[in-house]
Amino acid sequence: MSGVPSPEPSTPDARPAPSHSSAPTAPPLVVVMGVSGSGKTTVGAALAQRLHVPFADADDFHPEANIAKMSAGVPLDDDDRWPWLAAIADWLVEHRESGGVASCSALKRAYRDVLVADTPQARFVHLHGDRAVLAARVAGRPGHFMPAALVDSQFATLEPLQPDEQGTTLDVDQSVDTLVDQSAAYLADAPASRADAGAPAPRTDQKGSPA
Ligand SMILES: Nc1ncnc2c1ncn2[C@@H]1O[C@H](COP(=O)(O)OP(=O)(O)O)[C@@H](O)[C@H]1O
Ligand SMILES: O=C(O)[C@H](O)[C@@H](O)[C@H](O)[C@H](O)COP(=O)(O)O
Repeated sequence: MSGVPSPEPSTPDARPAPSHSSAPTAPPLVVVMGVSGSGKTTVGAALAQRLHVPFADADDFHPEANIAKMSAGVPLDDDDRWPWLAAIADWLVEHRESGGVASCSALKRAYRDVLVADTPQARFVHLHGDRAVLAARVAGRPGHFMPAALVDSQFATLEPLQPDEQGTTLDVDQSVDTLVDQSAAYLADAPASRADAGAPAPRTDQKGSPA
């Protein structure tokens, strides 16, 4: 698909590459983001397994009222999302030493800023793809509360990663293994050192190279 970075070389093992400095390397803290159906849960869980870190799915942090609203075909609004985002931000804080992968739509810049306010070392992996591909995946996903009819509202809300955010964008129209490889390669490219924990991480472009 055009407009999406081409695949990066795969890595056989995504543990952070040895640092050239003497600073210890912190395990990665990652938010896998994207609209409904982009593969956040599938890729996020596989990435966490590859990195040997805990995984959290933001779906599990919704209060009942949010689930009921989405099940009824009504998109969430900001007020529905703020407490939910705060809970996921807390999870990231709790895992800043161990590392972790959280899958969360994180559709707007303001949501992402809340998510990583206290964990600036966190990086985003944006799973991005064609609306038709994602709607088909949501429609074909059994037993999930999210109706395919809400995919359009998710695209309408989505704000892509901005240049000053730490993250990369991947084309979802690839195998899960390839997406995990690409995510791991991105994370290994510029691992955060423990010294960065709790302090602003070096600014990077969206491919993770030092700015
Ligand atoms: N890279 C992929 N290729 C093909 N199917 C995928 C891929 N990633 C996810 N899927 C499938 O698409 C559906 C939506 O994936 P899911 O991980 O639930 O997305 P999200 O958590 O972003 O809503 C699931 O049925 C999943 O098995
Ligand atoms: O509206 C939002 O802020 C998000 O979309 C969020 O609510 C989440 O995406 C849903 O829980 C659907 O779950 P999936 O994204 O896993 O389809």
